Amino acid sequence: MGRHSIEEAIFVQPVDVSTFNTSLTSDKTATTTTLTKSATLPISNNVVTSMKRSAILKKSYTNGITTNHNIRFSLKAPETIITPPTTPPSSYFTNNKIQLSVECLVRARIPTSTGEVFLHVYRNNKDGKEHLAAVYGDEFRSKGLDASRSGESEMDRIVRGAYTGKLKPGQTRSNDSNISLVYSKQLPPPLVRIHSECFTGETLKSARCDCGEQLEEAMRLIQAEGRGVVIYLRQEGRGIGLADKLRAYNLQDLGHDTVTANILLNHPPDLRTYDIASLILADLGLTSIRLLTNNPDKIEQIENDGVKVVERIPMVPRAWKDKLDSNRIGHEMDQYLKVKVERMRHLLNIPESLLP
Ligand SMILES: Nc1nc2c(ncn2[C@@H]2O[C@H](COP(=O)(O)OP(=O)(O)OP(=O)(O)O)[C@@H](O)[C@H]2O)c(=O)[nH]1
Repeated sequence: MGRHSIEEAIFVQPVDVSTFNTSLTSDKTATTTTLTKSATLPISNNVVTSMKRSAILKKSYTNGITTNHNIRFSLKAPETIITPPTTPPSSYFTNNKIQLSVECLVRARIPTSTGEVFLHVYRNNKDGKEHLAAVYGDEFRSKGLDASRSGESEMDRIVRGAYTGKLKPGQTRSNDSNISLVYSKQLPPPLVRIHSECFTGETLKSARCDCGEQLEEAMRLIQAEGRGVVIYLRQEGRGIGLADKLRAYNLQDLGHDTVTANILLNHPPDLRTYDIASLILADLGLTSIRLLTNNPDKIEQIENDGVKVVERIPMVPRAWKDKLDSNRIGHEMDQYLKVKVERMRHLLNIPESLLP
């Protein structure tokens, strides 16, 4: 099947997500943490129709990822605004019912320039990717990792990181009997960053986006508080993958903005979901958090999953904190950030000098 046209994508209506019931389940003995989403009736005809349309759209997005890209785009003038379709929730594509689960495989101590963290690797039953949690402080532990498993040895527990304190050469016991899962009620909800992978921004230090500095700033702020978590989701390119993100960059070099470039590649502007992040938070015992973000979609999605966001801490780009250097006008990152505010609802004040 070929791609659907951009025009077809534009007419897809938003689906009514208010009909979803969501519940997070995790207990001390289970090694996996699950999230069940189910649609409840009645669903209006309109919603059903839009679900069908969304299913078609989803199919076309999937094709966009897997089919070859020897496709001729009929490029519209760069200044043409194309209305973004709404990202359909993933649960619509599995007979309205999925039970997503995550499992922490291992944790290990990593000394970094912003302090020591325990890096946790998670697997899940949705996408086969290794999503990560960098945990600062001793307070947050993976319930699944700590739970005892039948037939395991002390060394099994040590090797997967189910020990307390720090490892020392020659250590042979995991000291698991001392593991305390008590969450101190005195302390405020911790700082959390839910970050999406960006190879270009984080590793190459690309100036097309602010992803690299956001990750660094989040780690700095959490380290300064001494406790908190960075969840690192493998959702490169807002979920479209690195290859298509680079195709989008080529379209952006022709004058299209980041939203239109995605649509021209037959993707929604943002394909990401945060249900895996919600489950990782639950596994770490975090039900209430202070979230570092400008993205309202992120907050809405995890709150729908049952995570309480008691405070949003904005991530103001370094270059936008002070009066803008006039040399920066027209800078690629400024344009990228401006479009996120104007077309993706990001909660940031655009500097006056960048306004028309
Ligand atoms: N498709 C696409 N993805 C991009 C582009 N620039 C950065 N990204 C990806 O966008 C993701 C980061 O999204 P952002 O919108 O910067 O930030 P956010 O996570 O939505 O919001 P914040 O919490 O406020 O940082 C990463 O996965 C990047 O790889 C681009 O031009 N096109």
